[in-house]
Amino acid sequence: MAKPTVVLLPVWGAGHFMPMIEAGKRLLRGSGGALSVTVLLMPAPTSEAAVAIAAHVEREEASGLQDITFHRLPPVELPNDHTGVEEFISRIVRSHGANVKAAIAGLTPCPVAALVTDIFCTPAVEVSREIGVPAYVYFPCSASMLALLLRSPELDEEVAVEFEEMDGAISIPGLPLVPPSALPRTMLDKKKSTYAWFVSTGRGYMNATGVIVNTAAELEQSVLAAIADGRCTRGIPAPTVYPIGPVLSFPPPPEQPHECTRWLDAQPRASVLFLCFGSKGLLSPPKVREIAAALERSEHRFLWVLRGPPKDSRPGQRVPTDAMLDEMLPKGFLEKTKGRGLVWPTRAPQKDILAHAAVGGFVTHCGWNSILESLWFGVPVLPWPLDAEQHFNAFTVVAHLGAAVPLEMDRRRDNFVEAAELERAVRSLMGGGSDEGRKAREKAAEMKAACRKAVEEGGSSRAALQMLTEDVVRGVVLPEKRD
Ligand SMILES: COc1cc(-c2[o+]c3cc(O)cc([O-])c3cc2O[C@@H]2O[C@H](CO)[C@H](O)[C@H](O)[C@H]2O)cc(OC)c1O
Ligand SMILES: O=c1ccn([C@@H]2O[C@H](COP(=O)(O)OP(=O)(O)O)[C@@H](O)[C@H]2O)c(=O)[nH]1
Repeated sequence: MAKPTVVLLPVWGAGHFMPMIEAGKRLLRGSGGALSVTVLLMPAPTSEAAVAIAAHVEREEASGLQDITFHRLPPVELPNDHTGVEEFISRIVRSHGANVKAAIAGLTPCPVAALVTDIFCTPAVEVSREIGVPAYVYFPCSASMLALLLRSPELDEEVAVEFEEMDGAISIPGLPLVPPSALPRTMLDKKKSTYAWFVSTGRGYMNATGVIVNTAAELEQSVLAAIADGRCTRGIPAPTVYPIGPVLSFPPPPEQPHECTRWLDAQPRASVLFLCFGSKGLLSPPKVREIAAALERSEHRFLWVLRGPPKDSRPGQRVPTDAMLDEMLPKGFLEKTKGRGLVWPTRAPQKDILAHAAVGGFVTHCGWNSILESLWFGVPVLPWPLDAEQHFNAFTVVAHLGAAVPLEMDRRRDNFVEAAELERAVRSLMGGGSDEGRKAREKAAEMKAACRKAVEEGGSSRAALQMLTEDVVRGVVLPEKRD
């Protein structure tokens, strides 16, 4: 009989697709040949994402890895009246329902052991139920974020007003009290349909067999315990959570060292501040001016990835362009900082940069992958969240993990940060003698050790992966459907 296959249905974003494929490969290796993996590829809605994914798939196919096959789903009509990225992606996934069923039916006689979907793919959990296949969610964000999602239906009932108008803070078991200002953007306007999406996603996860989370038990122990005890879900047992991370994929090194890493080679140890705002991060002209002023005044070395405005600004379709530095930066900035600073106008090899000994601090938009990558290399963080769940990630890395120096920002002014505040935080992070900077650096070093221990032989993430593999092979029975 053909090997049972695990079907992956990844979303096309870089921070979603690559880690999910990497998780699938770990599952494959962990099963010792008992399983195969089938990846269902939804056509990406932007040409940039389509190119990045095609290149990644080509690399995987060329690597000769046995037992992983890619299956391309036909295109569906894209929504054009959506109110947010969550709705955009969920509607696309819903439109693929019949394609997913047909693809799975076409896999016979190969038994389907499980369907693994992304955070945005709860409609696929319903498909799984219809065809009687165990459904797992691959959650590319933190366990803290998972706790918030699971608790959101209850929070919705507890807090009648908008969260920003409530008295006090929000209690998420296992976490310090959460100020409403740290909530994901989606939760801040209850009138919008994306808020309903958020709450119904929290509810929908209760119908999954398990949730695979890109975190390590050592990083988020208390919140993982709270989820496991049902404290985030009104005492009702939540699906089993498998913290198998950090799941980071490292592509083969380039034949020639990248210009950014060559520049870093000439800088002293831990002297460079790295600034990068993710695969979609865009900075408005006022923010660019404040950063430039802060970098100029702080006198620290820096490597700044600065991207240009997207051609299409609809939610879910924003892709940054290469920056025209002369137009975007204040006059004279490049000359004044020559020698101690490099501004890079296109995508940079972030992981190689964070791995470099010259990097001493990271100003990040707080995408969860960026936080994990920073911790993996022991680089302390200066959080400057911009969108989605990034404010909540910033809260997690400051208040819960402690590996960051907080940065004061005005969320009502499009996450504006004053140059003087950035300069203060940069000095503190990079070794200005402040206690908060020293603590963040110590914590980042601790987290580096914890992350690496977790994925070693005998580590907690290896054990979680082993448990997941066994549960998938055994074919865990679906829980009773809850509405
Ligand atoms: C896939 O393309 C995009 C994803 C997001 C996005 O939006 C989002 C909204 C929420 O209400 C809660 C979330 O958890 C969430 C997450 C999310 O995806 C990104 O996940 C990454 C982890 O892999 C990373 O943490 C990023 O920072 C998240 O943004 C948003 C988006 O555009 C704004 C996308 O195009
Ligand atoms: O110039 C860039 C910008 C981003 N990334 C990578 O893209 C991913 C971004 O994922 P994250 O979850 O941090 O944020 P998102 O881009 O999804 O908002 C991470 O692996 C980064 O290393 C990169 O390599 N170079």
